[in-house]
Amino acid sequence: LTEVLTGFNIAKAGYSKLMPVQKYSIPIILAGRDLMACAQTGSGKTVAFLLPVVANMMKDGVTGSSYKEQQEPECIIVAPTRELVNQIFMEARKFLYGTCIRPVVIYGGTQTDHSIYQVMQGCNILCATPGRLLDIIRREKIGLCKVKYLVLDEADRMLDMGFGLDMRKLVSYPTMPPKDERQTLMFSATFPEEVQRLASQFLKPDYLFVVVGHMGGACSDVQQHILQVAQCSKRDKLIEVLQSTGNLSLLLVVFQGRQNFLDREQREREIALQDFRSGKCPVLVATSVAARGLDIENVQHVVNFDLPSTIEEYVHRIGRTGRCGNTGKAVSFFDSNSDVYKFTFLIILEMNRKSWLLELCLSIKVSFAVYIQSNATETCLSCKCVPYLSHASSKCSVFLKLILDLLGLDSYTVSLRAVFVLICSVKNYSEREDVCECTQRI
Ligand SMILES: Nc1ncnc2c1ncn2[C@@H]1O[C@H](COP(=O)(O)OP(=O)(O)OP(=O)(O)O)[C@@H](O)[C@H]1O
Repeated sequence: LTEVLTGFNIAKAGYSKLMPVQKYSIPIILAGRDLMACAQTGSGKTVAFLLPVVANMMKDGVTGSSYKEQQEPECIIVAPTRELVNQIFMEARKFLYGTCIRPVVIYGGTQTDHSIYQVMQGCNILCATPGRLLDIIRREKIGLCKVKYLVLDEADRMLDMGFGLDMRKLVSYPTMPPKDERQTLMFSATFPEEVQRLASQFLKPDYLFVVVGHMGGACSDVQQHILQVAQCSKRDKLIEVLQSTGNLSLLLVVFQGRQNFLDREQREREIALQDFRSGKCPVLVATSVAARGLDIENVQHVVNFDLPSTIEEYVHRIGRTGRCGNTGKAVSFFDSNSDVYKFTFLIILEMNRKSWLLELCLSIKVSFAVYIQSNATETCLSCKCVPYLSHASSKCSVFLKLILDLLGLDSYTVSLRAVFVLICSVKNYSEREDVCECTQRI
């Protein structure tokens, strides 16, 4: 490892020691094993795959590639967004400085001719978004027969419905070496179980799965807050948050909709990101898609203007801050009218992962059921929920506290109604969802 560390411009990149995910992944990759690695956002996963791949290529005596109509790279790295592949490419360039290995980046939204020109100049490591990659392969500018390393960054996103089909196409190209003849590496901060099952189809049967820290968990260096804000007041609240942010920090606002950063022309996207990185424009508005993987120094705040729809999305969004040992703050706006089910959904998703929590929830449900039965005569005529609400209230707060602890939330302003709906939505208890206005009295 020392040899690897000194040999590849590590010091120039400013890295004096390995981060945990790097410490565990690098020897596995150097040993030629397939790998699925899960570590929290901002923990240095890019270096964890770049460094050993480059080291192996050097050890194998890779020859620098020169101008050719069709290039045959030894390594292909795919990631979901243009900004992210570019970021990986820039990191690769740092390590490759002074070596004969030539990295190239290609992505949609730019002239295809420009990508072809870049590729034809020589290409050992290709960083690409899936659409542009398949396009260039179809045009026979990239041959796959020499691919020894296939890396999927943000692998859970690369295998989900959006990109999964493209990934299948890529690995089933007749010229693509089969999985036992290439090394496949997958990295992400989140790996839902269904994606883990899918991923194993791409990896050799003896692949290793490295999990650093709490599997799929939010970054522990991010202080998380949930603020109850009515939809109509979100704008004012955002201004308040902006005003409370120091001059030197950058703030990322994440929306659920589509009108944002992503709808701009590629050139405008690059300028917006550059202005944000440099601090010229200290606020960037983006969607979850754009927020994944971006590594920008000094982002101290993330505001979830709208709640995300999945725990994974939440983890990636807030992971734009608190990177690489720094601390950060994430504020999520929660509208108790429109977001109540979404929040419940998020918590239930998390519960499904933690069977003990589900059991706890079910036991609370049982105690509710017993209580209702023994107090049947006292039930409210309209919705039958009033008599046990005060009892429910204390259970709810204990329960809410547990869930928030589990999610790592330090402080919160969450409507108890959300929790009540949550408890009512647990299997076999859905009939209590009609809690109506009585819940206001909790
Ligand atoms: N060994 C190291 N020492 C110091 N800094 C490092 C080291 N390795 C990586 N970094 C820095 O840590 C930051 C985060 O790294 P990176 O973007 O790879 O995180 P990540 O785990 O891929 O995050 P995400 O899951 O959000 O994509 C980068 O700025 C990178 O330059």
